[in-house]
Amino acid sequence: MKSEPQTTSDEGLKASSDQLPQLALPRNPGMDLDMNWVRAVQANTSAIERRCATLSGRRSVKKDYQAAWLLKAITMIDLTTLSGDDTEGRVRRLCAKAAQPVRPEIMSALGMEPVTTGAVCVYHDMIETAVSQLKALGVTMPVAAVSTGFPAGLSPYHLRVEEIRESVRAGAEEIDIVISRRHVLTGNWQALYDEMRDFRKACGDAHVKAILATGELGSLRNVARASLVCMMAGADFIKTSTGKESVNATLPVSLVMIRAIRDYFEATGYKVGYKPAGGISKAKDAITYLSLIKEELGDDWLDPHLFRFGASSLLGDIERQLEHHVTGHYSATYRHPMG
Ligand SMILES: O=C[C@H](O)COP(=O)(O)O
Repeated sequence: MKSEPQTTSDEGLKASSDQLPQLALPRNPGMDLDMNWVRAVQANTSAIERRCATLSGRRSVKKDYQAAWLLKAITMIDLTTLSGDDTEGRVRRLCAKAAQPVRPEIMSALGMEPVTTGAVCVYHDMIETAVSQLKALGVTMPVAAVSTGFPAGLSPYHLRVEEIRESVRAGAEEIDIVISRRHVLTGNWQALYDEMRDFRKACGDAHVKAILATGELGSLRNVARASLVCMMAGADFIKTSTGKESVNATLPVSLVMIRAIRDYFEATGYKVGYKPAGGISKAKDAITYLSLIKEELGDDWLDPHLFRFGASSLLGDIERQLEHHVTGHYSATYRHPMG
């Protein structure tokens, strides 16, 4: 296991951005619940906080390297709308933004080929609208649906499983499930494992992201153990938050989760993806997350197959920073609407 962080230079980031592999990944099949491993997992809060402090004080990536990294970040956004007042019109506009996330004149000035976001993420009722709009736009991009009684995950169990099946039938290729927090809080790891197994099975070929709702799990050790149990049960991704908890994605939680991913990979050979979500709205924060992933997991994880940001407004700030990069001026936020 790596114990020391590697240094992050601008050049290193640029080089890896140019050389990112397109991965054909074997899916994590999961494994039997190994309670000895789960019980052995600890989290040293002060060491985690010290490590995270090294990230915030670091010189940020500059100029062309920064633009390259921001474009890379865009390709890893699950562009999200999860509001009670979502409408088909808003979702269609979101899809248009996902298909063309940066205005063409900015892309031309950067000399870059067009990119798209990694996916769009919506509630079940909006899946068909998103699928048909992306198809109409001629864009191949997965639609992710939040599921299993998102965000609390407290609807009847059989309905949570059925909701997954309905969303897959409606065209979702990625399903973001929420776990039962009480299983973690009461240490009922078998129940968490069984639930995650059922959810994974109901997904079929659709990939499943396990939302841990880390702000409600009580401790970093619980976050580490829940991460591991969900991976043992076959999660394709582990995701921090619904975006609806009072505390959502943080760097300490991210460090714990990505080290769990690293341990799982070292033990099984399977690469599980990571999705920080909720409250990530600034371009500089996106770069901090990507630096953390590069240093802790390596370049393979800097790919939409293995890393996503769950974010509703991050793209607007990234586009604004890219415009500043090419024009030298900041535009008003309203010039970068999402939906
Ligand atoms: O999964 C995505 C989150 O719900 C988005 O949260 P956000 O609106 O704070 O970016």
